Amino acid sequence: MVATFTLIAWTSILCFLIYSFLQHRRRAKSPALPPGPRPWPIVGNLPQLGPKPHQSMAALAHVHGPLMHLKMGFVHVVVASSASVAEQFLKVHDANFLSRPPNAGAKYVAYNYQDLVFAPYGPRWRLLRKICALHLFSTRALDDFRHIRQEEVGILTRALASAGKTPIRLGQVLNVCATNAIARVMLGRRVVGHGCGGGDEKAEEFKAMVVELMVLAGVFNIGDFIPPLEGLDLQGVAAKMKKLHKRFDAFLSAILDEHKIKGSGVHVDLLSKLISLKDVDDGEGGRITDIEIKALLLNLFTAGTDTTSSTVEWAIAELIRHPNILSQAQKELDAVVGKDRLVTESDLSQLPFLQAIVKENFRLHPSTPLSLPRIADESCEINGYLIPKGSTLLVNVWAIARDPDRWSNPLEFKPERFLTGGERPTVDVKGNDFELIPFGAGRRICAGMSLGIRMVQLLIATLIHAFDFELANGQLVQNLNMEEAYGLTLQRAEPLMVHPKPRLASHVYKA
Ligand code: HEM
Repeated sequence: MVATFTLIAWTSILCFLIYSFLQHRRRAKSPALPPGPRPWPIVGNLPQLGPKPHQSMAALAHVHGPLMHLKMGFVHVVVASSASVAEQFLKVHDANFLSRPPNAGAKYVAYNYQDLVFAPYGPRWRLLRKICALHLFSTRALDDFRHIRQEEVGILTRALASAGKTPIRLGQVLNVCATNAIARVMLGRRVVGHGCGGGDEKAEEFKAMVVELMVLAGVFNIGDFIPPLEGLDLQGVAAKMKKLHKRFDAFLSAILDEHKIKGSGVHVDLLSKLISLKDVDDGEGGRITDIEIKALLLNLFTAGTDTTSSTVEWAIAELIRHPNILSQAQKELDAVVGKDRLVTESDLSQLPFLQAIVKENFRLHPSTPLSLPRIADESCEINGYLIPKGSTLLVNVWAIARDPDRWSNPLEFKPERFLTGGERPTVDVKGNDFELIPFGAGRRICAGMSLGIRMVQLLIATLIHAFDFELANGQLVQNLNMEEAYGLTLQRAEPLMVHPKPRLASHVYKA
């Protein structure tokens, strides 16, 4: 009896020793987490993010390196801050980072992940992405709707020319233009007025709703990172999101109902097409639902408007600060387009200096500085470090595009770096060159990139061709505030207020 007991005891001790040894060997062999700042208990590194997380993370990356680990509450977060690290995540390991992490915005605003931006990678995401690719963003669809974009830019130009002495809040009117250009393609009608002057409450309200969404989506919501605190909603983010969702849903439901009643034999706009697809099997056993339609409209109205308008607002501010560059661009435009008509999309390919300005502006002012987060589907190893399953990936596209190892004088606005003979003549913004990825990269790259590029190019070209700009209220150029504000999209801390001065033949500004 005693002998049996001794045998069992020794066997247990031996098993325990072997188990401990194997565990120790496994730990010794498994790679470490990437370096990063020491986290605080429970909240981790959340208090270190400050009011502009892309800037704080860039500063931390200077100390800890381009592949950095942060602990945000209970969540592992890895931050890519160099082109080569971004390439590892978005090209080499792209298949492992195709979904987005859980977050309050997706749950409360984006119809509980039933949209395109937050849908988990899988059949529903593929279906929504395919619909957009085919009906909105294919070269054919873009060409079919070219006249709509040009008409909306024409309406904007005439509104600016007739503004007289009223100072123009440029971001606002650009937002209206981008919103109506998208609305006409999606719904077959405009949804907001031209936005110049007072009294256009609907335009102001719509832009305010989109900006509020971007600000809320940019908040590092404690409940997303410390799930036991989710219900307490300490920052009030979830409550604000639910309220905002109600306003967006009322707007979208009214549009959907109106379209269903009106009906449409020929599916000239995207919404009619989507409604017609409700009865069609997607080939993988599913049909598109009313909620998915509203969620998709929400994505396109939000992801496609403020990104475009804030990008163009930054560009005009840069050109006001760099009059030599502005006048060189105007010379190019006058030579190609003349002074008797507005720019058209077919002119754009003949404007290399304008295109260089657009790239340089995307470099310094990417509209989503931390891109959109992704989640690691499985644990993996990158540059010898462990990236645990479930980690959130943030790609600091803002920091990457200012990396002094890749760009000379990175803080200077120098479009010529993209011209023949410059330091980066062949770099594009389409996810191929990882030092400049304002639209992200890989399979989950911005769905509206082709439209975004066309709109940004056309708007910048038209504005500087048709107008000279003076700062409003006698503000001096050297005092122009170029600070960034907080949000998922890169807003200006102070909106750009200008007086546009027409510079083309007067008939160009008449309807
Ligand atoms: C200046 C213009 C724009 C910029 C800089 C921009 C940037 C981005 C970025 C960085 C992402 C995340 C990509 C990633 O995860 O790697 C994204 C996603 C997305 N963008 Fe854009 N965007 C712009 C315009 C547009 C437009 C015009 C639309 C549509 C009308 C649009 C629709 C979307 C959608 C639907 C997604 C989610 C794609 C997915 O998850 O599969 N964007 N955008």
